[in-house]
Amino acid sequence: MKKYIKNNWVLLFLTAIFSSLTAIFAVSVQFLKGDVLDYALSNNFDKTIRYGCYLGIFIIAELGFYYLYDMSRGKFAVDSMKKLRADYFDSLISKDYPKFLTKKQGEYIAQYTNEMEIIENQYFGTIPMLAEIIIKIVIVSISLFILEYRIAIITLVLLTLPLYIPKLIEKKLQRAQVEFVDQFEKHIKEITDWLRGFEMIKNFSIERIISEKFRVSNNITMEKNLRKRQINYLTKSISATLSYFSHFIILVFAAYLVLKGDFTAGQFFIAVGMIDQLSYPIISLSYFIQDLISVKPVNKSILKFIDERTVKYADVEIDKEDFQEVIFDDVSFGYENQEHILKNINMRFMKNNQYLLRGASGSGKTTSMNLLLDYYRPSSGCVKINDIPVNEIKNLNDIITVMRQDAILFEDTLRNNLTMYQDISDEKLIAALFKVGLENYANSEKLDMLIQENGVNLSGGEKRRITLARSMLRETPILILDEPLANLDEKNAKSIEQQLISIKDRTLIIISHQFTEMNSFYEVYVFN
Ligand SMILES: Nc1ncnc2c1ncn2[C@@H]1O[C@H](COP(=O)(O)OP(=O)(O)OP(=O)(O)O)[C@@H](O)[C@H]1O
Repeated sequence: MKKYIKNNWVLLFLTAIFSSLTAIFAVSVQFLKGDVLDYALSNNFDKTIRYGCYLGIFIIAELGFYYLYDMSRGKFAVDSMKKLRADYFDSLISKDYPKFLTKKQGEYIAQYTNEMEIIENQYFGTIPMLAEIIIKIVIVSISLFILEYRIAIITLVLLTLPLYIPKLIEKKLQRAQVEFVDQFEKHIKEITDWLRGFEMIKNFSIERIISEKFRVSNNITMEKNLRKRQINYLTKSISATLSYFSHFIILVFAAYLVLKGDFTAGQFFIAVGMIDQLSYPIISLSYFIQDLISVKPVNKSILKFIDERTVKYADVEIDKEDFQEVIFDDVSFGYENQEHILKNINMRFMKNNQYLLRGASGSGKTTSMNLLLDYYRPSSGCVKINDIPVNEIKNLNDIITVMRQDAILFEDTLRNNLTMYQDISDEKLIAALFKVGLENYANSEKLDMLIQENGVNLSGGEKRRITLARSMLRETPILILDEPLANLDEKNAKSIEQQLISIKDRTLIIISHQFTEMNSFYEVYVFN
């Protein structure tokens, strides 16, 4: 996290300056209060008034600098978080797909919301306050030494006792924080799952069951939250008790100095003010140390995520024009700790030919294409493009376009959903829409139409055809289409089948149960 602090050192420096000025004026206010009291007791009217005016001016200055301190510490926390959030998202977006799949959406959302909030409050929010109170402690302590060295020593010894409490329960604090964060991630993961299945919950009338599941998950999460808070409150009250106790002893000693005649009433008044000035920062110091200790594992997990780069030792780049063939050479594969789904598969996909993958559901057609995309490594055999193993190819995504069974659309215009933010002319987009039978949308006006979240303002078949047009517009040498005819009526399915078969300028790999014209394919691979 030091990097984020360094990036905003100017703001942190300003925070330190403003808090120093606040502390200097706060201490001066205490001295002025004592002076006003002493002049009043000695019936010196003029000086009482004059010092009373100084007191007013110094209080205004203290408040003014405190306001500036608040402004700069707020900006420091916000700017640091802005950069941390940006780094988090950059890291997330740069992960490769298999790495991305190791976490669920809910976990990412929980990291981005809950964990970021913890870091903002307990780290970037705390650092400037820590600086402020350390500065204040130093300035007030020096002033206290100037006033009376014995009071200063006793105060510093006694008031710093609460600082050791958080350190003593460091492990407990961190464990409670980690348990809460993990449980929160799990909770959000479940909620995102239910939100995704909202229609099904309604349709199957399982609201009560889901509510019960929610209650259980929410209770566990809140109990972890409570546990974390309880540890915090316990240490806070031990610290506060110690602090009040110390305060009492110091006051008794100050009163003793007055009785002995070593202190005037005004000096006693100043000392009480100073000790008040010191006890709040010292109690806060113990709270802040507590925050910094408990936030450590959260910082660590976010930084680990940010720094974790997918190390792919791929250094071969294949030019789109140079693509010749894909070879599955005796490939076997099973998902982690599971039986082999693919056993000794041999397939060959040559430049500009059309292939069909058929076979029973669950026979591994999609999995074989995931091996080609290098999402997983075969347990034996090799998948190669132009005789180069796919895991050694750097620009695999420039060579292969894949259209999945689920039609993924962004909440954006139809144009952007087709171009995927690339520069493609409207004429090309309109031609692609015609090809997939979306004549109603094939005009410039409709390209500006807003597609709502998940394409809810479109029919299933329309969504499918938009993603198909999008895939065809991306001119890569290999195009993989997983069930391109799903959700289409007979007439549209027939016409799109014809359109696809007529594609001769790239290698087409279609996974489908619906294609009728087998003879049009160069080869049909059947999975068992
Ligand atoms: N990420 C995964 N982790 C574990 N098992 C998986 C994973 N993805 C798929 N499987 C399993 O692998 C098998 C093959 O799945 P795959 O999706 O490749 O089949 P498919 O032939 O494409 O089926 P369909 O025609 O129904 O789409 C299935 O039994 C499935 O449960």
